Amino acid sequence: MTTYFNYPSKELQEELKTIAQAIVAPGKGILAADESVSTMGKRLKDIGVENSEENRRAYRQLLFTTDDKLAENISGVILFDETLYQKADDGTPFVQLLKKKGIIPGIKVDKGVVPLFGSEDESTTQGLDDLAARCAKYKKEGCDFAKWRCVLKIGKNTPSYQSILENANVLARYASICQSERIVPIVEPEVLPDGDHDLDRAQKVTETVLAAVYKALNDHHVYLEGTLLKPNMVTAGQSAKTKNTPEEIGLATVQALRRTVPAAVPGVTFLSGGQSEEEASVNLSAINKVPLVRPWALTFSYGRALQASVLRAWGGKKENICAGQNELLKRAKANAQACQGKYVAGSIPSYAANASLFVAGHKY
Ligand SMILES: O=P(O)(O)OC[C@H]1O[C@](O)(COP(=O)(O)O)[C@@H](O)[C@@H]1O
Repeated sequence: MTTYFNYPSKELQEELKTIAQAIVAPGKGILAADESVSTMGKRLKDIGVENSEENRRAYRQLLFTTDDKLAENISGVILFDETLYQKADDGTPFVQLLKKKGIIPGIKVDKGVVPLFGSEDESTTQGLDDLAARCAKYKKEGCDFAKWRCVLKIGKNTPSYQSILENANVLARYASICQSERIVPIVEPEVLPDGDHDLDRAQKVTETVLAAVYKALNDHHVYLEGTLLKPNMVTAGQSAKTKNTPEEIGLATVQALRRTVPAAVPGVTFLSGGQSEEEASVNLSAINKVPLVRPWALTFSYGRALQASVLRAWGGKKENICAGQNELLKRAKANAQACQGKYVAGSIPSYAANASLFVAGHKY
């Protein structure tokens, strides 16, 4: 076995590291607005709005024309391919709107999950074939980071060795291709919250998955300082008998990360995974209060937990645009406090703060 390889050039290392560090600057996190057309359709259906290209554009315009103070708490926005090319009413491309605020545009580059033949309903994620060309194009369009999501399920026999190995490897290939095109990869191995397993089982599975992911990233010579991790928080299954406290969730999550994520990684940007807006803020704050050394920034990259109140307050009506934007500002602020361990439960009430956002199977 040869261990020879070339490090990326000093310039490339510097560029990737600078982008990654800017995304996880203190008190900042990511707005995940990269819902695919079908996922967005489900969100719009919930509020009685038709899933047309114009309605998707109108909704994203609401998000991206929110007051400039959004940038105090949101460092980056993940876009979907369609959104990247859309414009505001006055013709300004969305990418420019974000950049003007000082928010870094990012892009979802995976092409969705597909079944792993012979497995117990497990999956891998596709999209590698033309990835280098797409990354080069996205970089030119102004995107500095990307996201790729893999999904792992907890069951009696899962996640299997096959799925752990396959998903770790595809994430590593994705990360390596992104870096070759000057894009910071956000590596997202999501262990789903479906099931009745307890916190210990969720912790052990998360540790096993993350250990495999970092072995694969190492095998593929990925420059860790120029990456970010987007994992699940460690929580018991949605239908578990015992409900854990935020402190227990915080400890299990930080322990899992400390055992598996190298200190060279600048930041961890959690997904919300169907937690309510309030739970996602309270748990993130608890994570940042765990009295153990945490060498990485621990912040958010939430989709549902930043947008549930926005969608409901807006309801597809022009006269409610401002109300929707205010909800976004509130949740962004709550999570900015949470990523510094300073969010006080219930202190920033919002429209749908406690609504469950869990979708069984999260299949999209
Ligand atoms: O299956 P899709 O359409 O890629 O969407 C998955 C969603 O999950 C996320 O990775 C995390 O979102 P949540 O915070 O809602 O769990 C989002 O970035 C993304 O929109």
